[in-house]
Parts: sequence; C-alpha cells; structure tokens
Amino acid sequence: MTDISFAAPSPTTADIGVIGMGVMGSRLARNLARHGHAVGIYNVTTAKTQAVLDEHGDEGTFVPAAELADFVASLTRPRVVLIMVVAGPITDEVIGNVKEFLEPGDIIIDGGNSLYTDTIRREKELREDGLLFVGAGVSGGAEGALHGPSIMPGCSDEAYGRVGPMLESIAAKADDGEACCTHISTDGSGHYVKMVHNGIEYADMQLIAEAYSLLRGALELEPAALAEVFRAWNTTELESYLIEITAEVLDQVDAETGKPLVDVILDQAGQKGTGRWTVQDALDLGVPVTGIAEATFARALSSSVPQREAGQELAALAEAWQVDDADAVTEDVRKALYASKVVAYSQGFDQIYAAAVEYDWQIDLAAVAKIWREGCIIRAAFLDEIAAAYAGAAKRTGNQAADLHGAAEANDAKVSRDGAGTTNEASVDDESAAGEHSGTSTPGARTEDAEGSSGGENPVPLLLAARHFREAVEECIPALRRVVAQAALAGVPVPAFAASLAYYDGVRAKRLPAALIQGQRDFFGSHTYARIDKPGMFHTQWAEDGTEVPAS
Ligand SMILES: NC(=O)C1=CN([C@@H]2O[C@H](COP(=O)(O)OP(=O)(O)OC[C@H]3O[C@@H](n4cnc5c(N)ncnc54)[C@H](OP(=O)(O)O)[C@@H]3O)[C@@H](O)[C@H]2O)C=CC1
Ligand SMILES: O=C(CO)[C@H](O)[C@H](O)COP(=O)(O)O
Repeated sequence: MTDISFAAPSPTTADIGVIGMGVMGSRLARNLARHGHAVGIYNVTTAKTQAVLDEHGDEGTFVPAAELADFVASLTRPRVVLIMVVAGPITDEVIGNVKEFLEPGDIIIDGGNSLYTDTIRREKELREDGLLFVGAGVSGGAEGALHGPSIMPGCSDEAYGRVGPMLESIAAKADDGEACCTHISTDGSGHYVKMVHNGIEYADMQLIAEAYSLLRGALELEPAALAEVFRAWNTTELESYLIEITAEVLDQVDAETGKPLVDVILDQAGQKGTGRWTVQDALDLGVPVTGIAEATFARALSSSVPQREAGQELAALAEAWQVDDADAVTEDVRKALYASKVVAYSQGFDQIYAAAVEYDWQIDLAAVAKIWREGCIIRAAFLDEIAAAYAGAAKRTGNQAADLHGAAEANDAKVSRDGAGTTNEASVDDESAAGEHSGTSTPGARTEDAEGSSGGENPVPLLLAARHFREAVEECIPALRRVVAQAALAGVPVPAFAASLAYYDGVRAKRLPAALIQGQRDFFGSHTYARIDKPGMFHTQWAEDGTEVPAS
C-alpha cells in the first residue's frame, strides 16, 4: 500500500534494509543507524516509514522507500534484509515478496519470534534459491531493540561471517565488554534458543507474580510497599531485569482512578505462542520443563473465563496465613523465588541441550548464558554463574559445543551397542533396550516411543547440582518448603513454586515411584520392565501364576 511517496532512493546506498517499522523494526533500524550503518527502511503502511524519518531522521542515515523494488534497489550488494514483522504466514508472505527482487548471495534475516521449524523450512527453501537465511532470535523489547538487544542468530558460517559483525555492533554489551550476540548454530537454532528464552521468561514472570501474590495476601501490603520489597530484592542475588520492572509496574498509579494500576488491569494473561511452543517441544523431547509448563498453564487458567466464573462457587476451605514475623516471611519468599528461578533456567538449558543433539546443532551453552547477561528480558546477575558452570564443564571435557555434542553421540552409540545390557539406573528407556520399539531415552531420540527422559552425557546434566547453584539453592530449600506449604494451607495458588520444589525433590530422590508405574504398565499391557539387579527386560505373568519371565 503506497499512501506516501518518497523520492526514489539513490541506488545502492544502504548497508542493510529493515522491513517492518513496528515496535521492534523501527527501533532496530534506529539502532543500526546510530551505529553508523546506512539503513534502508520499508513498511507496508508507508506512513510508518515516514514517521520514523520525521521523528528520528537525524539519528543517522535512513534511506526510505515506499515500494519494495525501490527498497531493494537501495541496498548495497550482496544485500542484507532484516525482516521484523508478525511471525507466521505474514513472515512467509514478506519473504516471498522481497525474494522476487533479490539475487543469489543476498541475505535475509528474520528477527521475529518465528517458530524454529518454520525457520528450518525457510532456510532450506531459500538456500535452494541461492539466498542465505538467518533466523535470529531478538530479545529486549522496545528498549532493547533501540539501545542494545540480545541477539541469537542461527545460520551458516558464511551468513554469520557476513552479518555477524553488524549484529554484534548493535547488540547489548555485557560488563566485560562482550557483545550479547553469538552465532548459535545452523538453521532454526537461533529461534529455538529464543523460544526457550521466552519459556524461561514465562516461568520467571509467573514466579515473580506468585511471590507478589503471596506477600500481598500474607502481609496485607499495598502494591507501592511491595514495589519497595522488589527494589530491595534487586540488590541481592535475585538482581534481574524482570525484578527491576516488577517494582516499576507495582509503583504505577492509574491516572483515571487513582488506584494502583495493577489493581485495574484485567487479570487474564495473554500469550503469543513462544511459551506454549517451548512446552510442546519439551514434551516431544521428553525434557521436564515443569516450571515453564506451569507458567504457561497459569496464563491459560487466568484466561479461562467460564471456568473461573463457575469456580467462584467453590469453597476455599483454607486457613488464613498467620504471620508472626513479616521480615521472616518476606525473606522466605525471596529465597523461594531464587531457588525456583534457578530451577526454571536449569530446565531451559536442559531443553536447549536436548534439542542441540536432536537437530545436530553445535550449541555452546556457556555462550548462550553469556549473551543473555544483558539486553534480553531474562537478563539476571546469576547468568554469569550459569556461563561459568558450562564453561567449566566444557574446559574439563576439552572443548565447547563439539564436546557437549560428541558426548551425547557417544552415549547414543553405547546404547545401541549395549542393547539390553543397561540398567535403569543409567536412565535408558526400557523399550528400546528390550528391542520392542525403536526409541531410546537419550537426547536425539525423538521418536514415537521416546518416552524416557533425555539423559545422555551432558557435562552439566543438572545445572542445579553445579557447585555454585547446589550450595545457593540448598540454602533456599527450607524456605521454599515453608512457602509452598503455607500457600497450600492458605489456599493461594503457587503452581510454579510448587512445581519447582517437586522437580528439586524429584531429581534428588534416590528412588521414584516410577517402579510402581512400570509394574502397572506391565500388568495391563505387558510393556515389560527392567530390574535394578540384573540386565535385560522382564515380564511378570500377572494373570497366571505370577512367574517372571525374560522379555522375548
Ligand atoms: N514486541 C516485543 O517485545 C518483541 C517482538 N518480537 C517479534 O518481533 C516481530 C515484530 O514485533 P513487533 O515489532 O512488536 O510488532 P508490531 O505489531 O509493532 O509490528 C508488526 C509489523 O508487521 C507489519 N505487518 C503486519 N502485517 C503485515 C503484512 N501483511 N505485510 C507486511 N507487513 C506486515 C506491520 O506493518 P503495519 O503496522 O503497517 O501493518 C508492522 O510493521 C514479531 O515477530 C514479534 O514476535 C521479538 C522480540 C520482542
Ligand atoms: O519475545 C518477546 C520478549 O522476549 C515478546 O515480548 C513476546 O511477545 C513475549 O511473549 P508473550 O507475548 O507470549 O508474553
């Protein structure tokens, strides 16, 4: 649609072109211009392109275009086009439109929140046309896009070699000066990492909301007073962007009513899809991202209007939380929040590891933690410790991504060579061991029957157990237990806190009731089970004399 026309841009003057002058695209274009890059700008509604020029044209060199053909003509060859539009079919449409004007060797970067499987497909299709495609996760919201986002590009080495320096120039910088942008791996890897980033974001936000809800109920504090609590917490090991902005949100007063804004906002959380995708994919991989899942379901519950209306009839049958020492309760909630946040990040990194093996992506997890230290929504002080845990493990095993990956492949090979000769202590899926089905429990075994957990030989199989976090989290567990117990008694929903504690207790348990489940499965479906004391798979003849026989 052309409602305004610009003078035809002089050809080949812009270093990069940005399509989409919405919240993110306009700010990324300005960020690029502020860093000395000449930026071609285009938006389907030309008035938005005009607005960027009118309001920010003095920030650098912008080359506006009202037509895609002029936009592409304004770019130096080989061309680089950054697309920042709505994810999904609209992104396909925009790629299809701009592709018409591009030539082999040109590069398209999709910086939207695209589903990683779309990115894998698009990269393949565009490669066949001779174009290079970069699926770049971008985080940081409007402020980050303008002042320095965290950028997670997935692409070939060739594409990164071409666009990496430009992306690094506009990315946030960590305290040590490192750019919060790194080449994640090939095709959909960047969007995968961004998807899990958003899953962690969901968990983090839900945990903070639960902490707020508990303190508000237990201590009968007003939002402004709670803003001070969060401000104080932001000077502790909880220091993070989301804690910081929580204080700002709680402090906001509604101009119309004079009430705290949080009290007049409808309590139905929206979602655009990334949290849901994270959980869906984790289910396929068999990775228990319970904190992220509960956070996603909590948003769904908040928006389940008919159920919530009908639920108003339900009795609470709860006890009021008797608070003797407000400071002690506040400190308990702070510690519960810290432990649960670590669980969420730990689960998210496990998922990225499992996906890396599944998709053959060489992902350096320490580098992922490092580029999340600034610029992104989940930036948090403890990401330095997460980076150190993965970097330390990589050093011990010899190198970074390659070894994380090689270790798992070695384990895959071991499983197939060992066949039935592995005990369930090694987390090997019984059915693959029995040879009845093709699935294995190692990462990389996304088959119908891959029912087990993703074990493998991840050098940091449990971030929670890495030394720094083990000590820091153990310090907080008694508080988390008290908080979850008190919340249950008081009838306050804390699904993410409760799930985090259950995960902690689950992974530390010497023995789980999964043994009973295996017995039940064998009883009704002859699914067989492994034993703790000898290799092989077994079946009990439950309906006959109860004799145990080796599985055939
Ligand atoms: N907002 C955020 O915090 C973040 C967003 N993202 C992702 O970045 C991308 C852009 O988000 P954001 O800037 O917030 O979104 P906006 O809604 O602000 O902008 C969307 C852009 O898409 C354009 N668009 C819509 N429909 C079409 C179409 N049919 N053809 C061409 N262009 C179209 C819009 O143009 P017009 O207005 O003229 O219709 C607009 O420029 C999304 O994928 C989003 O998920 C990523 C990180 C953070
Ligand atoms: O990517 C983002 C932040 O990192 C976007 O803000 C995204 O829209 C957040 O997800 P949702 O809208 O589902 O809460």
